[in-house]
Amino acid sequence: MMRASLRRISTTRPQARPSSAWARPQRPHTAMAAGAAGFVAGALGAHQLARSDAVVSFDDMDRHTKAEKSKKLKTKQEHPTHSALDGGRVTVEVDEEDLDLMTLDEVEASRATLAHDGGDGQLLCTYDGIVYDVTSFADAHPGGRELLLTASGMDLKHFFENYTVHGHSDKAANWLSPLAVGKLTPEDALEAQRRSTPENHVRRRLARLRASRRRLLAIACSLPAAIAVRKFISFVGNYVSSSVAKWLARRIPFLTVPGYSKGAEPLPQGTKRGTVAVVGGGIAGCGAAWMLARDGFDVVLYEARPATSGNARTFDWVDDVWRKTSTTNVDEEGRVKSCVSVTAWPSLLYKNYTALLKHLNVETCAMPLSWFLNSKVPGYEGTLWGADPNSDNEFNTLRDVFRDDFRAYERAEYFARRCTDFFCLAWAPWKRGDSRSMYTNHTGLGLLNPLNVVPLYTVFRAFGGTDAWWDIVFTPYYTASFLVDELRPFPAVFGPIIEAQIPLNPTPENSWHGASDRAERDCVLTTCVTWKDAGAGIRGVFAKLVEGVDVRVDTRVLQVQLLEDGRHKVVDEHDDAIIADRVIFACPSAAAATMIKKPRTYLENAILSTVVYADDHHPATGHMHAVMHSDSSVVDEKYRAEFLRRGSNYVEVTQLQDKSINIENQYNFGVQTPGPGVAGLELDEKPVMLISHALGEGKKIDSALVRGGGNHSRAHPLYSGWNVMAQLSLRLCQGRDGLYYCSNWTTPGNCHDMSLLSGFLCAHAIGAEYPFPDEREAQKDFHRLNDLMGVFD
Ligand code: HEM
Repeated sequence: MMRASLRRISTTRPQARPSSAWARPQRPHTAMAAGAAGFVAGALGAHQLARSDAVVSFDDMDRHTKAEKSKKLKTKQEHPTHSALDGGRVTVEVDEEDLDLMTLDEVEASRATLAHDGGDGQLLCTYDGIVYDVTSFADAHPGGRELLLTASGMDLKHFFENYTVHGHSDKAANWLSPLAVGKLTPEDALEAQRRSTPENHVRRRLARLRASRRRLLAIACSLPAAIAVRKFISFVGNYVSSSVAKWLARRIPFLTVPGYSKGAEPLPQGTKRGTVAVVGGGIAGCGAAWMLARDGFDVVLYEARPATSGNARTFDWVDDVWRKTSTTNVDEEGRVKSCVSVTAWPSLLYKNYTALLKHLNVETCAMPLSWFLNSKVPGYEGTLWGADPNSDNEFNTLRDVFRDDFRAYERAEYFARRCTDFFCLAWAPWKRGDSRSMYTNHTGLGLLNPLNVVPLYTVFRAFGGTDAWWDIVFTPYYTASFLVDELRPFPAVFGPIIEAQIPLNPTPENSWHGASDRAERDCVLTTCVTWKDAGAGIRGVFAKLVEGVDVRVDTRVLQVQLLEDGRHKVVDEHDDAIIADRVIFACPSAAAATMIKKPRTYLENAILSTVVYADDHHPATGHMHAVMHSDSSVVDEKYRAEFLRRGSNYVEVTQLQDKSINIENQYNFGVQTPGPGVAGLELDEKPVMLISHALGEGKKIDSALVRGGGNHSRAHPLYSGWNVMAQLSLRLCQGRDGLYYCSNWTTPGNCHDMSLLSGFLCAHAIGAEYPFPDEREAQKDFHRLNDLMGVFD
């Protein structure tokens, strides 16, 4: 029975769908800047808000956000069920009459027939009791073939709930509908859902990653030789003959030599400079587009979401209570415009972003941030004002509880700093004048630093630190910043960088001591700044970056085909196509891999499939999901007033019934948002605007105070030695056949400045000039990141 049934399925396998299957009824197609209007394209129905005229917008926001969403968001398994929520659920229309009954064993057995890396096995999944054969869809899946394979033989409910992008349109449902090949009994349908747990998903994802990592390791091992050959050919090109260098470069099939390999040369100078397609409208894509457009290139920028801005999401909202009491403090439309993802940065380290803001005339102001950690874990109770080194006040008891660990961490961090300084030649006389930079770690000999791949956790443990401190202090403290709660692989080389920005052991150098008319303690905070008007500031930056660019929002690129003349046909979901001389992928790695259609993509496939994102480890945790609200009761009553007055992040650490640790974050945007009408307010008068991740057991948010929600899947690459290895290896593909890669996963961190610079590097390799030649320190960072990414010679 099983064999017969499987054979039947393989004969009825549907053909790949034409690209028109992606078409949407409307496509906003702006020929100029997306503009501020693009950022407020609300995804949330007004009925979900407390006020009917209230505006809440958060691009990529879950349309179905309700209070239920925030009920149980935990580091472990429990997560919100969207089945009870309207709007975001994937509903597939299938005529069950024509479908044969199948057993769950048959579906699961199909996994064995699936040759993961090719072959003609079947990829079967279930959803709502229907069995789908999605084999033909794997290579077209925007989330990548690899992610889809983790679902083989499983039920899709879990995946659709945790990767909420599927519920934002009918696209996933439209794809599935014709792929139905069988149905399950109601009992089997339930059992399929029960077995498809986040743990099973993570186990499979990591198993698949292990397989790709073997390939990556082999590639990374060849790097020193590859770099030496590249240097040799560049030397020949610079000092002997460029045509000889070209001839050599084109004879080495698996190596890209910037400037000489096919497609990796800059486009010619002149009035008609060529067309560049940029896929992805985050800071990397917009930065690249800006540089290219100002240098005379024709640039088409594609953004799959309704607006540019990428991970730097924005949020507009009305707070009823605040509006009633502070009627003068609203903008003309009665909204507080806020940034939510990129809220503040250390300008001393973000040199290029700072130079960009200066260039675009966007004003900034000081934004000292202060993290408050509240541990309720039995035996380790205590609190910590993160940037406050004093252990003799009521708010810093965790420094006493973990006295030895803080010392061990100090030693580990000091060791990492000295080791990194050694490899980066910080001791050399010619380097002494350099100002502090977060990019030096990877320059020159820095690439040989073993701490690029040795985890900070390992160094900390070697210095006598305990797991308890790591889990209760370190991880929660930085989860708030990186939205990643898997920090054990965090490479030690980054330890000094984060300590310089968000210190656990504050010193006069890494803490803010600017003038403050607030409490004395407020003077000991981070050295961050933000836009003077947070709402308009961030929108203004993105709008200005894409002036003169053909921006196509709501447009997913489906294919980038290499043509015989070396140019590319870029086909989008609306069946439009352009011919581009160069393509820059400023999007998640798997999305790029799916789009590239050209022969011999082994290298690209191996590297692009190895990048690890936060959701590969914790697809169901609350850190993937955000709830925006103004219910301050979620913050411990004892510390509430103090936190709302001056804290930027409240992190509560609790032990769950199953003994696992839950890390709950509250971002206090009342403090962090100097938006219209809010900028001038005293801290305690600012509206309560919280963003919650992973609420602890038993906590609830008042549904009337929920303003919206968002999802971060594929937004945060993991900080790990493996990702660093992928980043280093990526140089072998940069520019290959005219294709470039930038954005957060191509750099060593989730950082606005790094992503922006990665876009600049690609634009420069194509022929655009570096935009801030007078900013010497910023320019040094530009070259330092190029040392890591190897985009141009
Ligand atoms: C057969 C089942 C699936 C179908 C039909 C499907 C379909 C889709 C579609 C149509 C999109 C684009 C949505 C848009 O542009 O609005 C998408 C994106 C995505 N999917 Fe799936 N998907 C499936 C399974 C999965 C699974 C199992 C995972 C995760 C393990 C996943 C992860 C993602 C991610 C991360 C994206 C976003 C990619 C990006 O924007 O870069 N999908 N999927």
